[in-house]
Amino acid sequence: MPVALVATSHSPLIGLNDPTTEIRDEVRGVLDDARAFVRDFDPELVVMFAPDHYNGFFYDMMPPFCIGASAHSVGDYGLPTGDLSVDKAAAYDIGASVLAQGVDLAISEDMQVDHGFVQPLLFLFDTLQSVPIVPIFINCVASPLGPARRSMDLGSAVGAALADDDRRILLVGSGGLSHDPPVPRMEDAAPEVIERLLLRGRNPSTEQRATREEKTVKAARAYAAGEAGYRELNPEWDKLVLDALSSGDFARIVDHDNDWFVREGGHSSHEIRTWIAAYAALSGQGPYQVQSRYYRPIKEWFAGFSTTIATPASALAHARVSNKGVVR
Ligand SMILES: O=C(O)CCc1cccc(O)c1O
Ligand SMILES: [Fe+2]
Repeated sequence: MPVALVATSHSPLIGLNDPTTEIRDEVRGVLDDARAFVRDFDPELVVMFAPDHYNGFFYDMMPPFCIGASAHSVGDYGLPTGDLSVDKAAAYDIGASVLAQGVDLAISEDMQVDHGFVQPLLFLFDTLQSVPIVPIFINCVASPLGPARRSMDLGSAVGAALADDDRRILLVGSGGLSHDPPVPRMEDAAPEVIERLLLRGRNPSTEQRATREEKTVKAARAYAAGEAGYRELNPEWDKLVLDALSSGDFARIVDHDNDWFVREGGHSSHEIRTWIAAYAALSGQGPYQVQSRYYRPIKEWFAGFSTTIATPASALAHARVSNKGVVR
């Protein structure tokens, strides 16, 4: 199948707590280039791996992996609400194939998704409904988490499930490299946070949502201003991860235990599982090459921010010609 990959950080602080105009424009340029690449590739299906931040998945029943056969954006951080154009048949086919290959995943006919899915979708397309999509949730925040290697297994199985599909398929991974924004944790959350947010946080009032999001924006301002009590981003670790994924050397990342990720990249660095899955799905189609790679630590966005584009190595010569300027 014709396949391509875009893996990108997300941050709901984009537009709410921006860095300098220069950096903002630099990232806008990178995302515009990714959008142009996707327009040229003209995908017939997007398979997106993304996390959730207690907007769609809660401890009433927290699956490690879940494929959406139908999905709705909750509209956090001012993003649009509404249904995604989920390819239901593809979701069931991929789900069945992944299960048959021995990787367990849940299926949802009413998946609620947040900025984790919606931001990359809108980085690359005009609306929530611009392209048929199969959303695949990977739990990256709610402990306990399985080993990172399991996300690679999920991605490989999804790749194998897609191998006989002759549509042009865009694989997307969504999430940060090193970052540790204030996402609540069951282990140390106050009782009312556990009840209202972690356990039964669905359909918060407008006011509840606003309060929570204002807190994140405030924290990001404090972080960027250098206030104590936050973890630094880790560009060295981010480089290691980007190098490993670029060279297909998954073992350099996935054989580490979960504490390594937290120690090196902060709690939310587990979001890199979405990239691992997407790159594993790509690697199942043969050798690949990263043709564009952007990275900058951006404290205003609470993120080691990166966007990469990869294609099968065989497609590279053509892609280089048709996407001048993308290679950085
Ligand atoms: O709203 C939240 O719970 C966290 C928001 C958030 C901030 C920075 C980077 C992220 O990846 C992210 O998800
Ligand atoms: Fe996130």
